[in-house]
Formats: sequence, structure tokens, C-alpha cells
Amino acid sequence: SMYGRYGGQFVPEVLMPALNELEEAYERYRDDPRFLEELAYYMKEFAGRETPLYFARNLSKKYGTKIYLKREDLVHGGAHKLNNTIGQALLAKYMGKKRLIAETGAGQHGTATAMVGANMGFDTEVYMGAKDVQRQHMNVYRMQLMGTVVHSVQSGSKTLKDAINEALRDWVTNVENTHYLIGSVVGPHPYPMIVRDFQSVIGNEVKRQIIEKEGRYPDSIVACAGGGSNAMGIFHPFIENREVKLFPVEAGGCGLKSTKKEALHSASLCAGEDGILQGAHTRVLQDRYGQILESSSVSAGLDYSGVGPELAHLADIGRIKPCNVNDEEALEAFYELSRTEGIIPALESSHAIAYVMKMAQSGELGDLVVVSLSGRGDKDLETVFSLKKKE
Ligand SMILES: Cc1ncc(COP(=O)(O)O)c(/C=N/[C@H](C(=O)O)[C@@H](O)C(C)C)c1O
Repeated sequence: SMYGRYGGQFVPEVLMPALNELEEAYERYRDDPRFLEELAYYMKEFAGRETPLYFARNLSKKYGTKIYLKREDLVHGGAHKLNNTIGQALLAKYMGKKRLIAETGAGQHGTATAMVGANMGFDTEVYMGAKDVQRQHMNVYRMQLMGTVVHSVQSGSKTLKDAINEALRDWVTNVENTHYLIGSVVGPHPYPMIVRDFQSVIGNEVKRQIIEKEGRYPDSIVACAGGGSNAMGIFHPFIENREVKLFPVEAGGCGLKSTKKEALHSASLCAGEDGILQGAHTRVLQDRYGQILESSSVSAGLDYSGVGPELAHLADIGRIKPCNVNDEEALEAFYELSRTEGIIPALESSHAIAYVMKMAQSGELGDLVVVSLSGRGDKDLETVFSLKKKE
């Protein structure tokens, strides 16, 4: 349950039986033919996999390097989140659970949980910071439409961290009939492993597709990193292929600075330090007493003060190269992809595009780059156009 010195299960004793039950169930079903057949069915017939590895010829021409986009924006619901919620909801079904709870920030994970909740017949409840309820309201409507109860969390900074704390409180009380469906490669073991494995469908498809199209592996893979699940999903199958460079792009917000109260960014790998958050030892944004600082980012999905422990470890051993772009660069990429390729990226995914735009000429990314397009930008139109008015 450790990734180097990171990972572990830093949770109240009362949660250990639930974590042990989950780990045993995962070990039992992960290779079960019936489970795998049902998983493959949902991935194909419900999520719409496999997603294209699209050659962005206009972007490639403009930036002088071959750029392929892994189109997780085309997964049902508009983001990679459904890959993980299908896997975990199936696991919950095989465990005999009747109820799903989840946290959400950008609302994509909440929506993806609502989708599998409705489709597989679970009672479903999602915890969401009041601030995020405001800025991702279309996703709140989508969750409610699919029968999910959305709890607007008023405590603390009213963002993701507070939503996770409320979800954990609920889980402790209702663990008998409830599965807590975590949305990223964060939290106590076995969650970072389970989410990584379900998201690895992304990287496994890329491995086949890039050989078909280019006859070789990419020089580099670039993915935005909030909790780190789309990044770990696309990176994981390539970890042993050391010639493939891996770049997790974090949210640089309005600069890698912090006050006593809050960070002006969400770059836990680039500018954080060792700490404990939501059950894992990882890299976090914290004050000198270990109190978690509030993060900030133009994109709700990257607005998180921690990061997955496996990413912290991979950065530690130099297998991935953490980087970041600020809000402005991400917004510029949002417009650039929309205009050059007719693809509107999520603000989260725009961070990965921005890094490629910035570094394409540097040689650092090589001649063949794959970018994880983790989601589509429909949910962000209000935000982007309200910012535009301010210009
Ligand atoms: C389109 C899109 N792209 C990337 C992310 C970042 O999540 P990771 O892939 O787990 O780093 C997100 C994260 N979304 C979560 C959510 O919708 O609830 C996020 O806010 C929290 C799970 C952290 C996203 O929506």
C-alpha cells in the first residue's frame, strides 16, 4: 500500500474494516471473468470506448511537432471520470452494496457517479462544496436529473476538501450498505491503486493506437494533474518504457506563491511538500503547522491541495517531470484548441495543451507527443465568457 515513502492508510481506525473489505473484493474480482466481461460491456456499450487517438494536424503544423490527442472528452458524460465510476460501481455491486456516495469538485466525477448510479440502480448521493455548486451548476442539474441527491457543503472553504471530509463522515456511518466512490488516485490504500487500474484503459488503448498510426511509442505524454487519475491512467502502461517521457501538468493558478491562509495555485508536486491528506502520505499544499492550505485554479477539476501518492513517488524517483502552467496560459489554450481544431477542451485539459504550446519548440517533448484530453469544455463556457467580459 506504499509508493516509496508515499501512500498508506492514515485514517481513523473505524474505517479500516471498510478499506480491508474493499481491498479483498478488488483482489477477488479484478481477474474474475464475469466481472471483466461486464466491465468490458459497460466500457464499450455505455461509455462509448474505445476513444480516438486523434492526430491534431492543424495544431501540429502550427507548433512544429506531431501532436496526438487522446479523446477522453468523447467518453459518455464528457470526461474520463466514467472509466473509474463504471469500475468502482461494478465492484460495489459485486460486494452487494446498495448505495453510492461521492465527492466532486468540477462536477464531472459527480456526474459520472450519477450516471452509473442511475444505470445500475444504486441510491446515489454526491457531496459538493457550495462554491463549486455555483461554478459548475450545469453538472448539478445533470446529477439531479439522474436521481442523485446533491449535498451542497457549507463547511470550511466550501470546496473539494470539505466535500471529501463530509463524504468520509457519511461513509463511516453507513459503511454496511454504502460504497464511497473516490474520483481520483487519492485517498487511503487501496483507492489510488483501484482508480489507477480502472483509468489505465486510457494508456492501454494509446499503446495499441500509437503503434498502428506511427509504428513506435511517443517521445512524450502530457496530461493535466488534479488528483492525478487521467495522468496515471495514460502514464501507467508506459512506466516501463523509459524512453517515453511523462509530464503531469499542474495548475499554476496565478503564480506559485502562497499567503499564510491560502495558495494562489494547486501545484502540489511542483510547489508542495510531504504531508498527509485524506488518508494518504503524499505531496500537499500546507502551512508550517501541517494545516492544508486552500488551493486555487481557474479550473475546478485541478483545484485540489493534494495529489495522488503514486505521482508523488514517481516524481521523487524522476520517472515523471512535474510542470505547471498558469490560469492565463490555460485560458489561451482553451481558445487555441477551439479555433485550430474545432475541439473545445475542459479547462483542466487546457493545462496539458498549454504546456505543449509552450514547450513544443524547446525540444523537451520530442517529435511525437500524446496529450490526454481529459474532458470537454461545455461545463466551462460560463466561466470563460464571464472572464472574457472582464478583459
Ligand atoms: C475534465 C477533468 N479533467 C481532469 C480532472 C482532474 O482530475 P484527475 O484526472 O483525477 O487529475 C478533472 C477533475 N474533476 C473532478 C470532479 O469532476 O469532481 C475533480 O474536481 C475532483 C475529483 C478532484 C476533470 O473533471
